Amino acid sequence: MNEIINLSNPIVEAQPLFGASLQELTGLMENLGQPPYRARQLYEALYAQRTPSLDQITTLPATLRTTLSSAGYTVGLPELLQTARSIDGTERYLVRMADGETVETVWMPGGDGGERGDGTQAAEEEEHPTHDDDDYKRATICISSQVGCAVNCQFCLTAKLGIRRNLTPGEIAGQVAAVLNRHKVEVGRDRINLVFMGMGEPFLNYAAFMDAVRLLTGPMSIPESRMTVSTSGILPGIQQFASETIRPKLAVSLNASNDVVRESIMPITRKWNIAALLEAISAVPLRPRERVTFEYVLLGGINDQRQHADELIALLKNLRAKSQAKINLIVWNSGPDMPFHEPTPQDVGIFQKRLRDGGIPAFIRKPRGRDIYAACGQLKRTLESPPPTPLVEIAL
Ligand SMILES: C[S@@+](CC[C@H](N)C(=O)[O-])C[C@H]1O[C@@H](n2cnc3c(N)ncnc32)[C@H](O)[C@@H]1O
Ligand code: SF4
Repeated sequence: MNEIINLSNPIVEAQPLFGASLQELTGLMENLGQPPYRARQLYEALYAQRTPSLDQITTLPATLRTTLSSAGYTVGLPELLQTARSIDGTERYLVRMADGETVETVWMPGGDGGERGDGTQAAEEEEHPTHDDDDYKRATICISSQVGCAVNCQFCLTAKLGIRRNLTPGEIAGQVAAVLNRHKVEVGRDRINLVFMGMGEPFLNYAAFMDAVRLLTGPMSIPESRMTVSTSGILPGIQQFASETIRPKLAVSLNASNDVVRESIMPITRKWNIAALLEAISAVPLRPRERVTFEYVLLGGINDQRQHADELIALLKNLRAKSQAKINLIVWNSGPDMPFHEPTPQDVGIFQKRLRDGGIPAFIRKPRGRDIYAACGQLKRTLESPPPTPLVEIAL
């Protein structure tokens, strides 16, 4: 049975500190006539300890905490308003920002039967089996980067919202902090993967997304090697990403083997076609053992036939970094009033085998949280509902 838990608290209008850089906090402390080490203490409390409220930051004197709160400052972590729990352990949260906008964030616990939260890890496990200590907790958090999305992919429920606004760095990294706090995760002891694959297009909110990555890898201590960002193929974003020294792994939503099919399901192809995309991707310098992931949502009868697999093999063989590319096949997760249908399991198997026989590593990504609409491309349903009140059930 799905379980709905209400986590609501009254909204407090305030100035969130979470998301501020050390430099910004130093400036704030200077304005308050405080020495710079107070900024460092606040920085540690916000990001390393993930302290949820100013009252609890006991490294700061009580008078300073009072001064900060009377000036309207709060820690300002996004609030987990509601959670829906799937039969597979996945949790989907409705997360409220300080201005009342909401996004969705997903927690996928791993470690059961080889599944590692996101399918990417499962795919890697299939290739390089590892046996971790049973006590070693691991999970993947799927993070949103925008409220809604402007890209308008025809198969994605998030697209139906349109774009409402970009998230700030604090709101992006804050989703992670709020979820880690909920699960009492100790970064360092527990293995946490992050995927920027929730609502929105991270590369259309590039600066905030990368600032969030810097908070997550820096004071929050989550290794960049455990992070993957997925883009629908925003060319200038990929080009900028190529020059980053600290960055997540790259996944690109290819979803079609030729421009005609891609344009029909991802209109953004008119702006940047597959050839331009592959060229930009091949210019991203890869680290040792790193591979670019191509995501490929299988839509029954549209892009899942043998000729599509053959076209894909040809495309990726021409990619300069071909030995460092892999494909994650994602069976389309259905949504209401959408003109698509799932591929048959037989077609999925044939498609994967054909890619593999053609020399392309291809993995079938296990869907997580489908029953609660938490799987890829399904994040939107609760946003359509009126603002949650205590114990409102999410329509499933
Ligand atoms: C929701 S998007 C977010 C990241 C980014 N905007 C992108 O498109 O890559 C993450 C992945 O979900 C896939 N996706 C979208 N809608 C889907 C659906 N209904 N079923 C399965 N996968 C879907 C996208 O193709 C993409 O690979
Ligand atoms: S698949 Fe990604 S880019 Fe396309 S509409 Fe959905 S969230 Fe936006």
